[in-house]
Amino acid sequence: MLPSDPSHAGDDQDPLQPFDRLVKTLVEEPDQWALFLDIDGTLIDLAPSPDEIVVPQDLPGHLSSVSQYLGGALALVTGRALPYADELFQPHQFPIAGLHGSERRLADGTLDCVTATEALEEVKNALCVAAGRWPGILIEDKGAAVAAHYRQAPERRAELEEVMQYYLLQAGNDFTLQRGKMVFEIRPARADKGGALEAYLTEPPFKGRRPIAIGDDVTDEAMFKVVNGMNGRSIRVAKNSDGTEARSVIASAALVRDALAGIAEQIAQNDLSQKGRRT
Ligand SMILES: O=P(O)(O)OC[C@H]1O[C@H](O[C@H]2O[C@H](CO)[C@@H](O)[C@H](O)[C@H]2O)[C@H](O)[C@@H](O)[C@@H]1O
Repeated sequence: MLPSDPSHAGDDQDPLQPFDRLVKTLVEEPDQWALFLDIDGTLIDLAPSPDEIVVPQDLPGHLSSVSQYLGGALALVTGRALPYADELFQPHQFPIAGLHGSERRLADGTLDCVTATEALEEVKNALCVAAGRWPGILIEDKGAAVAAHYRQAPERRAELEEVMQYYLLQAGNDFTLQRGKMVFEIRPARADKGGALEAYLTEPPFKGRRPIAIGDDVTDEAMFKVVNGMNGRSIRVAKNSDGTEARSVIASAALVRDALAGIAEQIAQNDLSQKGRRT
């Protein structure tokens, strides 16, 4: 058991910590589970700005091993736009729900995407001009969505929220305001992460499996609600279980990566021993 894995809040019936339980479950029952992973703050450590994140070298390969072991039943569910998320894990490609569930690539490669509306393009332009007057506010163009980050100017939070509420009205009824870690986003309202997870579970290879969702932010709560209602496992990356529907917590993105590495290692060992038995 890792000493830095501090809590199993809400998971009282199971004596194992979430880290150990996750590894054991996926290694022993790969046909029964589907894994849904958020990216920022869950797989990758948070950074001062969206483009400063660092993808640990081993992570794409570990995700790929785990995905193959689960028969492809691993999807990334992120607030990032799909092409950006794809680039992070090259050369591997996974089913991805982007823009908080508004767009999806299915396991068979089928795309269900949204395009930016004219009204949203006008909003993006206006926000970029306005941001020129707000030192520290960073506008992220995500295609069919736009984010305004205040990590470098936390004192502007309230003012920025008001401005984003205003621009949400300009964008129109098809959009909603998504709150996140030091960010407000105007994104398509057509689905959330919970809806994306539900949709995957109606399709192969996810269909018939129980979901495990891991995330770190408000937007991931929609996944946790769905997962809890399906006898799945919800895990929030956090120091404690305050303000989350997740049934357990894991302390850091580094521990999530450790769990994936641990699973990948056991898969590799099993492969070797099976090969050894065959020869
Ligand atoms: O659903 P996720 O995969 O967690 O994506 C949520 C948002 O993540 C990014 O913003 C967050 O991470 C940045 C890099 O660490 C950080 O600087 C920012 O403060 C965070 O809010 C991304 O830029 C957004 O587009 C995603 O929606």
